[in-house]
Amino acid sequence: MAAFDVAKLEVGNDGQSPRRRSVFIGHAGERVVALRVGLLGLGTVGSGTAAILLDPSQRHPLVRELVIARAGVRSLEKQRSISLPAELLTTDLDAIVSDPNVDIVVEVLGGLEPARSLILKAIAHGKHVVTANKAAIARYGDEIFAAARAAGVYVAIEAAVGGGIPTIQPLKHALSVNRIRRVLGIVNGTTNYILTRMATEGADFAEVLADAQRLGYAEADPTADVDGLDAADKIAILAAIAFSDRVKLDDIHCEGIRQIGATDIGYAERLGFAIKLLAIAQREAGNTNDDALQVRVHPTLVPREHPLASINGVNNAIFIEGDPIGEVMLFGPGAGAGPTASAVVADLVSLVALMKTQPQGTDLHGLMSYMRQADCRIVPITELVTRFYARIDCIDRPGVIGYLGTTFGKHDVSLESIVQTDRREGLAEIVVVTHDVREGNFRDALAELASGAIEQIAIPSVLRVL
Ligand SMILES: NC(=O)C1=CN([C@@H]2O[C@H](COP(=O)(O)OP(=O)(O)OC[C@H]3O[C@@H](n4cnc5c(N)ncnc54)[C@H](OP(=O)(O)O)[C@@H]3O)[C@@H](O)[C@H]2O)C=CC1
Ligand SMILES: N[C@@H](CC=O)C(=O)O
Ligand code: NA
Repeated sequence: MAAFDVAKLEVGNDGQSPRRRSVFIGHAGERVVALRVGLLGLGTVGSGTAAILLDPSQRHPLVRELVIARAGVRSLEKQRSISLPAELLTTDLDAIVSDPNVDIVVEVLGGLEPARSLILKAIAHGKHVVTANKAAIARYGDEIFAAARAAGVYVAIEAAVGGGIPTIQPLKHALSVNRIRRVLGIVNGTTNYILTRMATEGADFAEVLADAQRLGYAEADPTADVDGLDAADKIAILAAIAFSDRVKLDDIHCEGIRQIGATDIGYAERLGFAIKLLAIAQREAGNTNDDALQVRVHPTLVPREHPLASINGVNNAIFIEGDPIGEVMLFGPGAGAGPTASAVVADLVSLVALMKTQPQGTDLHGLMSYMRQADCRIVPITELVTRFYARIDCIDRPGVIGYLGTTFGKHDVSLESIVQTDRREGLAEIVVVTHDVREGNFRDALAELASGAIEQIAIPSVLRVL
């Protein structure tokens, strides 16, 4: 049921700027002050957003004050899960961002272009923007937020990280007085869904990925999910907010989940771990240079007793360690139409509330806007100190475990456990878990082992341990 019969709207202006408030005539003839939303995209998230806006009953009263003025799509013929009056749909996205009858633009197109240019154009036309586009924000956030500051408008991004889970606002507001030490989490729903089903059902990677696409979790190009790039975009955004630093995407060490198979999932389970794709941003321990951060994305063995080990399916969780608060975990659905739309509309409602109370021309609200940030130094992955798991195949003969131990020891790598778990076709499969070691040393040890100088050794799998 639509909040307003858009075709009969008597669109007016109550004397203030058109982007401040417009007066509509509701179904019962009542005079309703409302803001007009221009939707860019009516796919998974756009349709979910429209569904909430068209059905405001029992939600926050401010949802009633938002009307869909236009919706931009690629194809006018496509069947959609929601029905909007045909005259609202257009393929001319430029016309939406420059339309004086649009107050707020919601960008849910995805991709870098034309999303970036349309966001900037909307800002230049004095419109607030809500976006779920972490790829664009992680790359062009500086440019976009600078333009928004100059134009005196907001760009709100709650949907960009953690789907429906409130992540951006808690970090910007409720947790912001803490000195943050570490933000780590599961921030990609598609890969968590895949890993969960591989672990619980022994499901096939390609088959589960196809399900994630069908359910609307995956990006248009799912390599962004599978190769960890989507998680890298999200941790860049979270780190920028948590540490008030600008994080260069290219400096983030990023590994995806393609190499994870049933063998490693099985060993991890036997050793008491779950394998999760973690995104981690952390202040360098003991580093006197305040700017130094570790920011990385990789599959990780998470001890079964850690709260992140039990986050399954499309759910995401962001675990934050701060002083003085201690540990906080934000948990919930990280992708999908409804959850992501919940975050988009929450941003819209915050904007309505601000626009109703904040006189035009006053400074932007500090909790909804973004300040200019300094670049931070990202510590090279070789400097990381962590535990490792490695699966090693070698000729099964006496002394081979001693050789492995000696070679690791030579590179200052101390082993927590070394077990020969299987023997196949004359080859021993040996799994080692290290104590905390410097990654560079561990890699040097692996290189020496794999060089074949003394033993025929293959190392099919190396994973970090939380
Ligand atoms: N899906 C999810 O669970 C989540 C997605 N996001 C983000 O939300 C954004 C949207 O994702 P999602 O809804 O899944 O994407 P979809 O591919 O489902 O939808 C994209 C929409 O944008 C339209 N569109 C795309 N490019 C153009 C163009 N050049 N001109 C006109 N219309 C265009 C498409 O039109 P048409 O329908 O005609 O093809 C479609 O309606 C992305 O940035 C994504 O990263 C964030 C959190 C979760
Ligand atoms: N493709 C993303 C969608 C949400 O950001 C994911 O799987 O998490
Ligand atoms: Na969110």
